[in-house]
Amino acid sequence: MTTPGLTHTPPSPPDDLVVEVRDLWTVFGKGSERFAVHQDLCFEVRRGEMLSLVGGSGTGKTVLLRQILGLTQPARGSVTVLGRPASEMGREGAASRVGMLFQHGALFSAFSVLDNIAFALREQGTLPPDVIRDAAMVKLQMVGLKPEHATRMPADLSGGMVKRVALARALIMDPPLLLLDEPTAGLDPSSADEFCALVRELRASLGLTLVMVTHDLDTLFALSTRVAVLADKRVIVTGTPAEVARHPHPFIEHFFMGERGQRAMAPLPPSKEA
Ligand SMILES: Nc1ncnc2c1ncn2[C@@H]1O[C@H](COP(=O)(O)OP(=O)(O)OP(=O)(O)O)[C@@H](O)[C@H]1O
Repeated sequence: MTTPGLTHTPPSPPDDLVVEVRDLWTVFGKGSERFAVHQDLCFEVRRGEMLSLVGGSGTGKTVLLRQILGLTQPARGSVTVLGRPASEMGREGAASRVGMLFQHGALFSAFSVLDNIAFALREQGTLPPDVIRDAAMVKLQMVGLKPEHATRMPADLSGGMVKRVALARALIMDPPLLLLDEPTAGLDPSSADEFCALVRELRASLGLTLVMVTHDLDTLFALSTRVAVLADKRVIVTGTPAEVARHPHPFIEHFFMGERGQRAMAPLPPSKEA
């Protein structure tokens, strides 16, 4: 019931929440060597968002992706993915809920392109080989590769093709959430632009939610609907790239206000929603 004269913003439905990180502590080391990477860190990601995590070296961005994948356990606090604790997903469950594009692709060098893409489906062991092959071929073409690339080995691929194969592999189980760790690292500017365009297309056609770690400002502006900044062991601010850039903090000033930041922000309107 609403009070006449008052306008209420309806709360987002709970299933809108894809990732919820609450009061997270991540601690490594033992005894006197113990150190906390995250302390009381909070953030959330809603369906359809493209959230970029930025922060200085060693602030725990990659560890945060591993927390969302359920590969690193919280010392305290919680990481919930699609309503369930990330640590309870298990390997198979994780692949069908969360796809991960690792830095540099991380393809299996002894496997062909098609076998790399099909890996998680084969591991699952429930589908016949021809169905797995067809599913992998669909993903191969979805990322802009041709059927004749299926038999190539990773060593024979360009950097851009490695990223595309890694993306197809991450999407083989049709996860609603995709994690990208430095997706354009090592690519030349034109390959990086093409890869960002592909990610945007796939996000629109598959309805993906994205969480990305990047140091690259062009990638950040091309792909983010929201940015979360990690500093001082927690998320210090979230918002559109333009909003975050105005937050007073030495890391942010260095990151956004340098020459590269100014160049990347120049053509943008004040905020950039999807
Ligand atoms: N398994 C581990 N055991 C011990 N320390 C770890 C482990 N994984 C990560 N760390 C430490 O946690 C900190 C954060 O690492 P992480 O790789 O997440 O940083 P990052 O923000 O991604 O940095 P970069 O931008 O340089 O890649 C680092 O000090 C790292 O050495």
